Amino acid sequence: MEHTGSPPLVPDQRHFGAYQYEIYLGGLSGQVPPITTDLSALAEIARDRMEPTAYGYVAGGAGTGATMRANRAAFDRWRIVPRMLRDVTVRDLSRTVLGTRMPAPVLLAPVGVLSVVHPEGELAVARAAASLGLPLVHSTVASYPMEEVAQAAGDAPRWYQLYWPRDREVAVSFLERAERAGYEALVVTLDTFLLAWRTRDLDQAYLPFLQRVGLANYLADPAFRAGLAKPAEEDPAAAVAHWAAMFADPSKTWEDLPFLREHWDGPILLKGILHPDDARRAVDAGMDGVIVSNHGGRQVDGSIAALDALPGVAAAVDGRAAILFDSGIRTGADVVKALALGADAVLVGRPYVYGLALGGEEGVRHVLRCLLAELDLTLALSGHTTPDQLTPDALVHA
Ligand SMILES: Cc1cc2nc3c(=O)[nH]c(=O)nc-3n(C[C@H](O)[C@H](O)[C@H](O)COP(=O)(O)O)c2cc1C
Ligand SMILES: CC(C)CC(=O)C(=O)O
Repeated sequence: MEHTGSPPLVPDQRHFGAYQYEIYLGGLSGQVPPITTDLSALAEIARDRMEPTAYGYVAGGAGTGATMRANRAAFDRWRIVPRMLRDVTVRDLSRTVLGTRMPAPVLLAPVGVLSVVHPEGELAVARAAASLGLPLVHSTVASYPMEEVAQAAGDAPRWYQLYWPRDREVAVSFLERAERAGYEALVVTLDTFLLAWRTRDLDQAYLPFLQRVGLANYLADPAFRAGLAKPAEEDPAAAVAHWAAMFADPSKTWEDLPFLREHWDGPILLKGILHPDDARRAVDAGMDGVIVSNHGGRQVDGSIAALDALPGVAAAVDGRAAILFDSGIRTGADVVKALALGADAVLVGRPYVYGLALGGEEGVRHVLRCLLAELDLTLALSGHTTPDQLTPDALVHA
């Protein structure tokens, strides 16, 4: 057919926003997306389709849920101020954070026990993330061991999240295994050395770990197994009790950080930083990055919204370390706001978990593609072609 010179119906496929046209074109043959494109509505849809215990665990927060609400309210208070006539035809969302190149500044937050949501759990998530080239952060309390998840991720980038166990041998073993399995950066979660008062789980008397979900990394670990009086297969209850006793250590202080450096060669990020002084301390201690996060509102009820903490942390870090952000990201516009306020990249949590619950690997991919498409379109429509162009000037505080 002769080229007529008319513009292509589907814009440049390299742009994430093209997912929008893929969906519209599907409509010509009567297809609609299997899952909503409104990621803020996913929780409500998932509630009707998930086991009540699993839904309560994923959706729940600490106490009254005030921190979860604050996370969302903080995003609503910032508004984007679009700029016009800036030629945004060609856009590049890619970014390199601590040596890891990502096609957009978005990672999958570490989320444990995903087999309570879908039997393929973290394996399905790893495949979906890898198909888009997005980095996955593998949780210590995942339902599949880190080696199997690494295999599912293939060549795609992956980071490892450590729940720093009381038992030094197990900690060393986890770090050695993660390095061997090709995890590039270490995320050390500081805010969950105790489980918060989680009323939804308490009301259902439900904790997945007591049913041995989430222990895969431990049960596959020689150092953990060596600490058991009897093999876990013979005495599962004792294995759970042993896990509960050593899972985390509330006595840890800043003085313990050199241990991490001793046993990990790559970049190290501290997750759960909310106070500028803690951010400064992390940098002074030689950490490579901080993750501004209140654990999705799951730990301290009445905590500062993570987004409200971001500008103070960004000022304290002052370019000396990477700044990542999570807690409350639901849309592409949210990503734009977090980047403008100083994040180098963001992590998304519950939305991809609902995608997994509603559609397995394909559901996770759909959720991530929606997020990336909306990010690309919002970036362009507000007058930017790269994440680097986003500064606090792109926003007003309403
Ligand atoms: C079901 C669930 C399990 C989680 N498990 C972990 C975990 O194992 N390790 C960790 O560091 N954070 C964990 N998180 C916290 C996430 O990494 C992230 O901080 C949070 O989900 C971000 O908030 P969002 O869900 O609003 O996006 C978990 C969150 C959820 C919802
Ligand atoms: C409490 C942990 C074991 C898992 C977690 O991080 C979470 O449920 O938020």
